[in-house]
Amino acid sequence: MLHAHTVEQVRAAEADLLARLPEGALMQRAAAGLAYAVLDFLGTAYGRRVLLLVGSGDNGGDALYAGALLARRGVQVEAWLLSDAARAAGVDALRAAGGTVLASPPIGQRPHAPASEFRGLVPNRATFDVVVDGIVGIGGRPGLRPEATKALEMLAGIPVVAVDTPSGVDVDTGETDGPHVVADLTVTFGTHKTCHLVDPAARACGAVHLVDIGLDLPDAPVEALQAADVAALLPRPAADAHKYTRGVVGVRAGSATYPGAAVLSVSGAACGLAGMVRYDGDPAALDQVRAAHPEVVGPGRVQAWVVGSGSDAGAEDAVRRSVADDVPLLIDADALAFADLARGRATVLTPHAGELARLLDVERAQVEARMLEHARLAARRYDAVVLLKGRHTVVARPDGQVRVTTTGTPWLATAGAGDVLGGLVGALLAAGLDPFDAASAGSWLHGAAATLAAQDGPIVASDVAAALPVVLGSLVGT
Ligand SMILES: NC(=O)C1=CN([C@@H]2O[C@H](COP(=O)(O)OP(=O)(O)OC[C@H]3O[C@@H](n4cnc5c(N)ncnc54)[C@H](O)[C@@H]3O)[C@@H](O)[C@H]2O)[C@@H](O)CC1
Ligand SMILES: [K+]
Repeated sequence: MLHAHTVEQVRAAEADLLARLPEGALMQRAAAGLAYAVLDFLGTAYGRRVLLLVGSGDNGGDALYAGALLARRGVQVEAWLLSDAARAAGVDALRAAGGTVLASPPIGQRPHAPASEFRGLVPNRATFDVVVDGIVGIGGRPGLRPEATKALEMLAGIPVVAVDTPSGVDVDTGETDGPHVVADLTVTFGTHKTCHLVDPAARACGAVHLVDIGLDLPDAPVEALQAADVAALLPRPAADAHKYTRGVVGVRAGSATYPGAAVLSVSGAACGLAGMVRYDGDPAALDQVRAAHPEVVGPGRVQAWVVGSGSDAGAEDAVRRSVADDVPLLIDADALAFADLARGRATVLTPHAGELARLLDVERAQVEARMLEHARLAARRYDAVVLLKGRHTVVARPDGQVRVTTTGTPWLATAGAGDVLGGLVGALLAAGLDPFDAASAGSWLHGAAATLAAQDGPIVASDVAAALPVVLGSLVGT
């Protein structure tokens, strides 16, 4: 499991460790990890040129000490101090190692002047191989001051390695309300933070590299399943299993207008994780479902229902009939408008940002800007697990616990992919997983299958379903 802790949790763990370590030891651990990650990024030390952007706090301190280590390894290191209060001991260490401090351009006096006016004041900017963002870390308020914004504009196009977090993002929420760094690599310490997982901030991190500094941390409110976690959650048939003990998943989705939604939902449900799939949707789609999945049977008792896209009237009726069965429910697409009817049942809701906006009566842009807040709000309000689809899908439980999906590919943004996901999560519910595990594991598998399928080029939704057996095979063998 990958864990993302809050700033408050990190601070407490850090205080605990600081009390037991010699002064400066923790920062040296962070700086060493950062320096090695930068070296790795550069490929080689000799002939390379690195610019440190240094703020007033310990984040800048990490950058300066890492800069000193890099300078000792032969990298040409220059520091641009964005604050008069930059850590003096760090500056001394950098100088002692052969690094230099740039005379900072006088941006503070004319913060609104265009970056081009200052560009000539940073010597040979084009020859920097990497900019290290040590402006702010977990102590920063969201947004950047004009000096930092201008510095970044002047250095545009040069790869950026962020120290701990890309400066300017909101560390605990993953929001990006103001200007912020967009990094190619983020080197973080002790544990991940929310901004490394939750979009839009996660998009600004680039690749994320975690350096262990020995923090002793409590449970994290935000986490991300890894392959081994999903493997451990997957249902496996008992030696004496029969199809009913493995769980039966029922699908109520699709319509005469959208028979494909029925076929795709069933293709997710028929991933092999449940013992049987029943189709009880619009009869107009039945022939196509049967043609694609001859193993599918008609209405009857199930251990979980998937209620997805259909005509409006059909969706309400499908939710009502499914709720009456008192089994776990997955509610998607048109049926989300009737999510209220499922209160008191074990329920997973799978909206995209627009659908969640309608559920909460807010603007779609608000949901996209504050995914964590809105997924948690809906989970609490509907007393359901809410799976908010996105590049990094957010799965929230009513008590606020969150899992973020980091598998997937932009190719997954394709019509019908959500239908496959709904069926897959429904199969996991029928097999007995609780809604939070079913939703987060299903989302992980869906993303992994899409990534696998997209290795051969662009994909459509049915390719995702077709790739599921290979992904599942690689996990059940472990
Ligand atoms: N907490 C930990 O466990 C560890 C922290 N370390 C480093 O220490 C960092 C935290 O250091 P600090 O607490 O000193 O905080 P930061 O270095 O993140 O920044 C705080 C300073 O920046 C100023 N500031 C706040 N918002 C700003 C903004 N938007 N623009 C410009 N300046 C702003 C504040 O006045 C304050 O002086 C971590 O991110 C990490 O890099 C590491 O050295 C190792 C361990
Ligand atoms: K930073």
